[in-house]
Amino acid sequence: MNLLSKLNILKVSCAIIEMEGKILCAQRSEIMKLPLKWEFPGGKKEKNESYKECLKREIKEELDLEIEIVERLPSFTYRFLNKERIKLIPFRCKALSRDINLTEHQEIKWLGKEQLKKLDWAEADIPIVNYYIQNYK
Ligand SMILES: Nc1nc2c([nH]c(=O)n2[C@H]2C[C@H](O)[C@@H](COP(=O)(O)OP(=O)(O)OP(=O)(O)O)O2)c(=O)[nH]1
Repeated sequence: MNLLSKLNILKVSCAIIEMEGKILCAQRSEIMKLPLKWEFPGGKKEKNESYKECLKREIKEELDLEIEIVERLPSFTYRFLNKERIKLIPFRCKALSRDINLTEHQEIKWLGKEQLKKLDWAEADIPIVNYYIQNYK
């Protein structure tokens, strides 16, 4: 992969937020890209921030929630049909409160690991879901 193609990859931090053995899954709204698909909340990294700073900012914006980041998991790059590529950088996180106010998503569900596969995930998230199922709890 050359430098130019690396620069063109959209970098997206996302949070696997755990509480009492459940994981927070978020459904994109009808008006977002990838409408009604399930994802791990997060968003695009801005130039002057780290992946972790990006994640804390996005989770505050989208869920009105403070998180503690536990560890970074392996990232996966996905190529859409239109050739756009995103690199999803997942982090295991703890929620620092139970209060969540959704500002963008349609719905959230707290699911156990064994229930994760039931959701209609955004394609780019499927390797992360599989990695998590195989390696955690
Ligand atoms: N946050 C997040 N985004 C994901 C996931 N899976 C996945 O394909 N995406 C895509 C959707 C978006 O195109 C992009 C993240 O962008 P974003 O959340 O910052 O912005 P957005 O949906 O408002 O998109 P945009 O209109 O600003 O381009 O990554 C995921 O698990 N979490």
